[in-house]
Amino acid sequence: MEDELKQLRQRVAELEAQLDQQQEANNVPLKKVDQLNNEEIRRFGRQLILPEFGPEAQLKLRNSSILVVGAGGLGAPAILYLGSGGVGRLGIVDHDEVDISNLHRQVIHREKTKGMNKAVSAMLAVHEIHPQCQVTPYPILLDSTNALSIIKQYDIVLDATDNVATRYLLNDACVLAGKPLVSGSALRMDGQLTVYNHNGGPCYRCIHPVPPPPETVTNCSDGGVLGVIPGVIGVLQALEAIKIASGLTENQTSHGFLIFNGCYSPMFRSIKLRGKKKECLVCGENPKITELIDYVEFCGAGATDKEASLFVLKPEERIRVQEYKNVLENEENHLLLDVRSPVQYRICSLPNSISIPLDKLESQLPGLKEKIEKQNAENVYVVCRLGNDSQLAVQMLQKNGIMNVRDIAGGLYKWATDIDTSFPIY
Ligand SMILES: Nc1ncnc2c1ncn2[C@@H]1O[C@H](COP(=O)(O)OP(=O)(O)OP(=O)(O)O)[C@@H](O)[C@H]1O
Ligand SMILES: [Zn+2]
Repeated sequence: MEDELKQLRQRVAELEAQLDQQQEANNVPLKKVDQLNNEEIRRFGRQLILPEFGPEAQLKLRNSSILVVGAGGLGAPAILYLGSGGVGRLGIVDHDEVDISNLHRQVIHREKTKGMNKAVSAMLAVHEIHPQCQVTPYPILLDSTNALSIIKQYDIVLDATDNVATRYLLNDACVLAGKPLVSGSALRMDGQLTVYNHNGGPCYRCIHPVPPPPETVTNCSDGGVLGVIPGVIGVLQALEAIKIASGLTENQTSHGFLIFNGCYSPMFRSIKLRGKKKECLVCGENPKITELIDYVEFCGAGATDKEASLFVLKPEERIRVQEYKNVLENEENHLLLDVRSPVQYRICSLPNSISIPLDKLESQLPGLKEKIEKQNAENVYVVCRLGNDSQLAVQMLQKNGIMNVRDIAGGLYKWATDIDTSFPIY
């Protein structure tokens, strides 16, 4: 086994060196051409015979470079279509690694690339389809220190990220660098699509001058998302980028905002976007923002703290999962209150827990108090998925006179990782 390990380590080192070389080779400006070669004519034949597209548009696409920020739910389909459709150079930025829970929607990744950086995994997928597409992966977190120097190397930018700080960062960087920004978002059953900073149209700040309060922002990991929803929006982002790159939007003066809901009919609605705002801080007549700012401070939340832990309770108001295991083993007379949503409770729950979602807790207090009294429970323990909502629930119960209450730190996730590995994680 030791020999085998040694060989494997050597192979990993070789592959890493190869990848480094490949990345270096890819990190050069796109070499433009003045005509399509025979291989390209054959490969893109179905697009070439389109009267509204033709060889001229395909050649423009071939000579264009597009940066996709985020190789997740939106980026995955967008990158697949851009890479296979004939874009000359693709840049892919993502700091995160492929996780099994990504695969239902981030269709560019594979089980075998689990744990790999997403930008690199996406590059491998594009090269399997169209090896001539020049792909540069950036396995980094895009922020104020690196955004402009990367964006300047590309003609068009796709925002396929999932957080407000990166949205403002990309907007300001695209305005400062003079690049169109194809922006998409998707959550639950809903999606949105807009092209900013293109053909004299508004930028993201013109429409959204102030960021939403961080506590009102939900991401896919908290709110859920049906896999095909970002698929639809990501594909439309690719379409918008292809239209811009191939010159199909040159004379387009009106700017739309597309709203998509996968549940209702009609699924698509388009709203005409307001024009550029004269007083916009970044693209207006007297811009105040002339260089990138601190977007984490501006938005009150960063790109990576989507599952940030809350610390609102004192340590003595919490118990560790190990302590709760002892509670069970000692058959302590207690009540376990699960404050997750009903749908999450239906996925999995601990035995003998009672389910009252956090947002129903206040209205169901009398019933809960009655239960505690009837059972003569010594303690109430509150559990949720990660140990954030459970703290809010404890605070609320304390305020309403229930004092023998503590939460289980780290929630069911910690239970599954530290105590019972057969318990599901979602
Ligand atoms: N500033 C940034 N720099 C680089 N990549 C970013 C940045 N902000 C977001 N991303 C990437 O954008 C992608 C967004 O994908 P998606 O919305 O599907 O979320 P996710 O983080 O993969 O999934 P989940 O929320 O389910 O864990 C992620 O892969 C994330 O790492
Ligand atoms: Zn603006």
